[in-house]
Amino acid sequence: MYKIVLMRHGESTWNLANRFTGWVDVDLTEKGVAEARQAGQLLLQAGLTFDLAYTSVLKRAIRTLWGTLDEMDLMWLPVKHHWRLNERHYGALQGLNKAETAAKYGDEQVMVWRRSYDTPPMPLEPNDPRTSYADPRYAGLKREEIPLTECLKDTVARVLPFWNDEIAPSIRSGKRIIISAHGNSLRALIKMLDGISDEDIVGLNIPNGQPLVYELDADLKPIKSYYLGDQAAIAAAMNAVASQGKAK
Ligand SMILES: O=C(O)[C@@H](CO)OP(=O)(O)O
Repeated sequence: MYKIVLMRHGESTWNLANRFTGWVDVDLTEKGVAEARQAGQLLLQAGLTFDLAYTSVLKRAIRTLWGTLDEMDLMWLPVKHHWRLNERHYGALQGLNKAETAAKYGDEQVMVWRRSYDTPPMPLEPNDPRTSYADPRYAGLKREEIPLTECLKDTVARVLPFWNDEIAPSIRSGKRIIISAHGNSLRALIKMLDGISDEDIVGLNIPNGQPLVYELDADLKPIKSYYLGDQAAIAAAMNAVASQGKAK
């Protein structure tokens, strides 16, 4: 049996401001930093430790990992950063307030943009200065690999190769791993791990900064999964994420 830990980053400045974030590289709030440390405490209490960590190339996930590993006295741990673990690209919605967008376009339309499996938000124009084309962290990518928008299906398509080629072989080799990533890149992974349908994935929301343990069998199929920590607070946090796209 293998045990892995998935964790969404702690609260970011744009989570607090309720803005669509995607590939914009915003930092954690003080609360987010505290959540990262609290996650480290929970992992210690659960008797978990790691040999290797994975994260995205976005600082909210990286700094969360730092806080958690620092709390566990594991700052020496090897860390692999990869753009394939980035948040889903939110296209032209990036930067907009979610409730204001719902007031303008309706709660249902925002729900489709946020959670439908295969309807992406409006893309950025290729000549928009907000694209990631000139960002040095993506210099090794082909232009067509750099998204202008993504639906969850697109995110699944770019997360899974990294799982199959990098993460799964590490787990099979016996490495105990933690993945610090994002709401929608983790929804992509969880959809694959738990075999969740395109319809049911709409209802899955991931709270900030809460370690999610997966126990996997020899074929890396989940035996069980559970959040560490206060279950009522976690359920409330998941509902709060679900409600972020409502006008009121
Ligand atoms: O804005 C985003 O990038 C994500 C995660 O914060 O939001 P949502 O939950 O609306 O997909």
